[in-house]
Amino acid sequence: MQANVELINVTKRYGGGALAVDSVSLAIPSGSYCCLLGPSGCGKTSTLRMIAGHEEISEGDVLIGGRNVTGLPPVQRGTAMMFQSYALFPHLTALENVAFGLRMRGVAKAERLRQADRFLDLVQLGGMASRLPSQLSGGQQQRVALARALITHPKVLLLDEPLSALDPFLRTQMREELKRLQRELGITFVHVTHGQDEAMALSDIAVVMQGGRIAQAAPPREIFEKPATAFVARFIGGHNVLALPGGRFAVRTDRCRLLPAGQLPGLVSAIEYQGAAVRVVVAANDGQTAEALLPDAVFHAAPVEPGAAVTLGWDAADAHPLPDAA
Ligand SMILES: Nc1ncnc2c1ncn2[C@@H]1O[C@H](COP(=O)(O)OP(=O)(O)OP(=O)(O)O)[C@@H](O)[C@H]1O
Repeated sequence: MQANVELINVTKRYGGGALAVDSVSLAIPSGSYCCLLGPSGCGKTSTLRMIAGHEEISEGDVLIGGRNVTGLPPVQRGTAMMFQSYALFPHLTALENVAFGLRMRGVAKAERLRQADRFLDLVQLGGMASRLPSQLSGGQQQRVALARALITHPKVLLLDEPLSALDPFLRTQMREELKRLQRELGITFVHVTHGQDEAMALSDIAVVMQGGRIAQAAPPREIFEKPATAFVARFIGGHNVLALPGGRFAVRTDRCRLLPAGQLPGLVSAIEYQGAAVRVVVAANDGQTAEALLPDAVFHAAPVEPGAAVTLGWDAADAHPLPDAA
């Protein structure tokens, strides 16, 4: 079972009048993976909590599967939420923690445990049913929390920074796991993250938020290729935002080269070795800063040192025009 999620002019004003979410409209297709991303305080968590029903909506409507759920309590929305802190019960085993998801729904104990066993298998923790949370690693605790959310058969799973407490290696592993589960189960995932990489890797639709509004909502490749504003280009990274003759442009750093006759002359201010690529930062003579991400072989064929006079260049077709404001 899956459902689409629709936000129509959704606004959140907290006590004191602070506007956290400002008339946001968004359509998340059924069975898709949607990431909400943006800097701290941009309104991601408030938006997620309004979809879940954990936060009252000041104005506007939330529809799930075409049904207006704006005034409904969380359990009647067909959603489940997985939190940043896994909030497992320390005195219950992994199996009992997962089964707890069904206890609130009045399912008999034997049936709860039987289903919990199946969901522990689904998150690849079959052998750890009798362990307490303190006997599990952070990544394993998180899988238990995921199974506990999924056991209620939600149509929409809401995830609030589920990977932020993990180390980089586990994060990548768990990211793959989330994507696999979402594909297998076919339900709609809405996932809040600070991480551009995470959103790129996971989303069918990525929603970049800024100051309580949506700056851009699109498949990640479209956002990377055609950032709607300078804010989006800077936030997702990998772009130079430059004032050039003809206006403001975003130019991907991996499309920039050090050329004999490029567009932006200046001095190399920093060089950073990144393994497969080398990042060369140029302080342009006109006061702007820009960088080129050069494949390591390209850099090492003609290496430069900090302080060297260079010219940064790119194909005209790689300069993506941006609106002047924002
Ligand atoms: N309970 C609250 N009362 C008052 N203001 C709040 C409350 N919760 C959030 N805010 C404010 O609303 C704005 C949006 O907060 P929100 O938590 O939705 O942002 P966020 O993008 O999820 O941030 P973060 O990434 O730091 O979690 C912020 O300015 C925040 O200070």
